[in-house]
Amino acid sequence: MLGTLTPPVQPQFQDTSNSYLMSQGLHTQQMFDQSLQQGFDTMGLGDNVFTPTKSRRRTNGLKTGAQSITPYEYGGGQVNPYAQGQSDIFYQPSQTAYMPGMPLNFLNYAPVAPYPQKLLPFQKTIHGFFLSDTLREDLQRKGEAALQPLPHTPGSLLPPSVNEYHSLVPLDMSNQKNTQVFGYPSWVYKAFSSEDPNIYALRRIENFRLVNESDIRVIQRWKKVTSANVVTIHNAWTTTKFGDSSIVFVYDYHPLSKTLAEAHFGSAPGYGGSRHNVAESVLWNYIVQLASALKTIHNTGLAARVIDPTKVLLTSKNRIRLNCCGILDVLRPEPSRPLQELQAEDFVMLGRMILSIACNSPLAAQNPKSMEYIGKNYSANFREQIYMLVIGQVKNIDEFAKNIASHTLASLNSSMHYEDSLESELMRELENGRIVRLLSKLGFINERPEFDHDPRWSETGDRYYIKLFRDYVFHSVDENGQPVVDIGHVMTCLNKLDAGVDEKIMLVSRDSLNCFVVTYKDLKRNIESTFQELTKVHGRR
Ligand SMILES: Nc1ncnc2c1ncn2[C@@H]1O[C@H](COP(=O)(O)OP(=O)(O)OP(=O)(O)O)[C@@H](O)[C@H]1O
Repeated sequence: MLGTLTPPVQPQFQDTSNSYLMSQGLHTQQMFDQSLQQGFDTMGLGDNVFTPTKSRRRTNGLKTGAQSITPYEYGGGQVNPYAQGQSDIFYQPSQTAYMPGMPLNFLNYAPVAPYPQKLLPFQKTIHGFFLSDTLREDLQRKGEAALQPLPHTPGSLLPPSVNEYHSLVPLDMSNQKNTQVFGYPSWVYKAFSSEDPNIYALRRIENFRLVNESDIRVIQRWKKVTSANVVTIHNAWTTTKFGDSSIVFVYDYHPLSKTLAEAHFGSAPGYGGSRHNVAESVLWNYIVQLASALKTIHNTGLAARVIDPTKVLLTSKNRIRLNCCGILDVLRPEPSRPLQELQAEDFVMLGRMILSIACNSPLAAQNPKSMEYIGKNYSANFREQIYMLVIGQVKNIDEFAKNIASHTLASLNSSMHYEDSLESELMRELENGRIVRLLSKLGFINERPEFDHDPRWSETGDRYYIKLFRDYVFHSVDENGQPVVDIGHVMTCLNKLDAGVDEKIMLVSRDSLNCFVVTYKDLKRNIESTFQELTKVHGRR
């Protein structure tokens, strides 16, 4: 019965969740010791043999001894980081997940393929519970870049807002005016919308006067182009807020993206800008992605008209998007030219762009020796496809798609692999999301000064266990009274609590004079009802 003070007892650990160990016919205490030990091993902390020893709990700065009452402590032996357990309590063998007649172990993480290469227990670390470092860093850097404001610059000529967009941040790396692509200088700004929570990229064409209002209507058609390889356009309008007559095109903002020109011809950090040959597989990947963009654009009855290394964005590793679509249709409409002709030009521009990247030179398309260079450094098939594109032999996207089919399959395969690995990362974060909710509840409940004199929180009240459970999870000490900081233990306890398993644990009062045996199930019920009560109190106010 909970709620009564009991003298120290030898706990009866009935870990019904640990069916794997039970199936091996081990005594429950042995099972507990073994799985606990494997938990240490997993974190690279354990010794080979777990020996329950005299525990020492922190009591007002004094260490007191009591017989075998702290279930969570070291065996006192040397820490052996190379100790290898037979199984892993955090990622148990699949037969523990389900056995006929047994309930599912919802406290366990459910790993999703692809699995990382097999690691020895001592190689597993805390990182195994969370997003991989590279992905986390990547996403964090993108988040940071997205939110970064422009440092206050007195005398800045940027307007504080244009239409519903405010807090403009220039994205151009240089302030040189380049009129090569559009015939007008263009500038790009990151901007925050006051109408929705999104961030946009505003492309301003300087000194452009829209003569025919209807020319801008083509943007409505471009808005319908939905492709993973095209930067989505949202709107376009004219403005005088920049001190001239400008036209502004609003696109999706992709933080930390680089143009292919910056990546391959410049010295953009992280993307190379090297003088080495670009791998053929990378170039095929670009071709496949841009062919996919063209397929959507051409099927919508439009032509891209801008395929240039400065107008293709590298938004993450090997992931590209055609930028600035629709601008030339407003700046330089070509109503008299047949659409097929404009679409055929897209293929020539694609060939020239790939040629320039392969030759590491923006001017490669003008150099007659470029094809010779391609012949020497790349496969015959690659050379042939580029040649056909550059001389204008490719007229139709479906015909081109057939020519590059085997490379499309290779790209599809690698992007599906990537999708699988992202899904397994997501699965891990899903579990961690559960844990955060649980931790928040515990945080709301524990150490509330208003309950200081509430009998339910006193040492005879049922809420007292929640307090002791917090100590059990977070405030364990080893036999020398040193804090044990083992997140593996924390995750295991919280997962078991969340699943509300029947397993019993022993909670020891801070003065080590009392201990209580409770199940995670009881604790879960207790925490739930306390939290419900708290939210009701809040609701009444
Ligand atoms: N939609 C977008 N989202 C995020 N960044 C973008 C976006 N569009 C452009 N950028 C970034 O803005 C910078 C300038 O882009 P821009 O297209 O003007 O390239 P550029 O090399 O300066 O071309 P130009 O010489 O024609 O001005 C680049 O670093 C590019 O990555």
